[in-house]
Amino acid sequence: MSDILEVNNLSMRFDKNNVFENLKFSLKRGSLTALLGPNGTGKTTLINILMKMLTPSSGSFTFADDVRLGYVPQFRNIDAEYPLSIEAFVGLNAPIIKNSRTKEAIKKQLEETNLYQIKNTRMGEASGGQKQRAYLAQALLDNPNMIILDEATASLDPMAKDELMKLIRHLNEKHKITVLFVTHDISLAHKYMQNYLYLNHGQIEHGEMSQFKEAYE
Ligand SMILES: Nc1ncnc2c1ncn2[C@@H]1O[C@H](COP(=O)(O)OP(=O)(O)OP(=O)(O)O)[C@@H](O)[C@H]1O
Repeated sequence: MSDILEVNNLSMRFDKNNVFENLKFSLKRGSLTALLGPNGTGKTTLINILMKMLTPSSGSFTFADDVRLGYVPQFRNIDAEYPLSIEAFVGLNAPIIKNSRTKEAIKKQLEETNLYQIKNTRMGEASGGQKQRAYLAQALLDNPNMIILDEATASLDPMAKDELMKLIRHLNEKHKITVLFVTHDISLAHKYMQNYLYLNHGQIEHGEMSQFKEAYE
C-alpha cells in the first residue's frame, strides 16, 4: 500500500465517556503531519492505540507491512542527580553488552541529533532540548521509518523547539521518515508540518497545514 497507516472507523470509549467515534484517515509515506486538537479530545488516546498500549472499543488500523515505528514521548523531569550519561541513556534499550555495530549505531544517532560532543554529560544536567533530543536518538536507534512524537516540544524554550523541529524536518527529508507530531503549538505546526489531523468533538479532519482554518486557532 502507498499509505503507511490506514485508520478505519476507530472508536474509543472509557466507560460512558465516548472519546472519539468512527475516525477514518490515512497517512502517506514520507508525510509530515501535526495531530492537533483542544485538551482532552483524545490525541494521546489515539497515539496509545496506534502504539498498541490501548485496545480500541471498535474499528481497526493497519500499518504497512514494512513499517518500523519509533515513539518519542515528552521528556520527563529527570532528577538532577540522574547518573546516566546522554550516551548511556540513548543506548538504554540496546543489549547491555554492546557489540561494535551497536556502538557504531549509537554514535551515528548521537551525531545525527547533535549530541555527540556532549555525550558524556549526565542526563540530569542536560538542558530540556538536549534531553528531548536524547529521547529522539533513543527512538532512532531502532532505525524507524515512522516516528510518533507526543508533545515533544511542549516544555522547551523557543530556540530548543526550533532546533528539534529542524532536526525532525531533516530526518524526514534525508531519511524519508514519516512523522506524526502531536502538538498544541499551531504556529510551530504551520512552520514545519505539511499536513494536519484535527481531533475535536470526537471527529477528525485531515488537510494541508496551509489550509488549517483560522477558526480553529
Ligand atoms: N485510562 C483512562 N481511563 C479513563 N478515561 C481516560 C483514560 N485516558 C484518557 N481518558 C479520558 O479520555 C479523554 C481524552 O484524553 P487524552 O489524554 O487522550 O486527550 P488529549 O487530547 O491527549 O489531551 P491533552 O491535549 O490535554 O494532552 C479525556 O476525557 C480523558 O479524561
